[in-house]
Amino acid sequence: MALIIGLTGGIASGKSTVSNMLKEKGYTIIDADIAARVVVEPGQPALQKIMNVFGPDILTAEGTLDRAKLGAIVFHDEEKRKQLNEIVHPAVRKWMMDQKEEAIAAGKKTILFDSPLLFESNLTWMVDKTLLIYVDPKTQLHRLMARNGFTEQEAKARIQSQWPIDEKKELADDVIDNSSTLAETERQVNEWITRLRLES
Ligand SMILES: CC(C)(COP(=O)(O)OP(=O)(O)OC[C@H]1O[C@@H](n2cnc3c(N)ncnc32)[C@H](O)[C@@H]1O)[C@@H](O)C(=O)NCCC(=O)NCCS
Ligand SMILES: Nc1ncnc2c1ncn2[C@@H]1O[C@H](COP(=O)(O)OP(=O)(O)OP(=O)(O)O)[C@@H](O)[C@H]1O
Repeated sequence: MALIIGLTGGIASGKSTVSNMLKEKGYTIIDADIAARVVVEPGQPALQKIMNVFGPDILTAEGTLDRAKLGAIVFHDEEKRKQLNEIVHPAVRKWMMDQKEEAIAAGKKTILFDSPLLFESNLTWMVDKTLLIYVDPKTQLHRLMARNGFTEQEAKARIQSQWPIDEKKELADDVIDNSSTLAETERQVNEWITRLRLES
């Protein structure tokens, strides 16, 4: 029996950073952000549905989704974000479940879903346990602005489109605090692996 763990957090809290540490140790990560890109590739039904709602201008000249343009709309408009989620999320869930079945068939013992919206989207039924990658809100804002080159207003719009990370902290089974150095985070990751006796 494989153990399925939901790895979640807030935007720029360090989910990819911790996922990469776990990947290097041989664990299997299934990434919802990657799923959300695959399911809107040209020719996919979700892309056509996005065009129907947001208009043909939401595509680039090459016919791919203009992510910057769509982001500028949906992170400032809750209704539009809900419409986008309703199109993309079912396809994301299916892609992740298919990947999970493949990993189980390959004999993997621990499978992590890296999913920023695990709590918001009520997806905890898909996992046996949850791990929250926490960052204090001030550091989160600074890291998001630095990584994406966002203004404070743009970064706050994205952070506010998710549940507050302090609320998620209360809901998670385990928490890794990524507010400090990468070395300190790796120490907590190792401790967590040992405590749960995770096999890859
Ligand atoms: C709006 C889009 C085009 C912006 O693309 P962009 O390349 O700028 O961002 P990217 O996809 O890499 O997401 C970065 C982070 O933003 C946050 N985020 C993305 N979508 C959402 C959303 N619908 N609600 C809240 N936060 C979100 C997550 O923390 C994610 O890790 C894209 O995020 C998207 O299609 N979102 C809808 C699908 C979705 O919910 N993805 C999240 C995982 S299922
Ligand atoms: N402990 C740390 N110290 C310094 N910088 C860090 C640390 N952890 C992460 N970062 C940086 O913070 C930014 C956000 O981290 P990361 O991309 O891992 O977050 P994420 O939760 O995966 O983000 P998203 O929700 O957008 O997918 C990145 O630029 C990363 O290099």
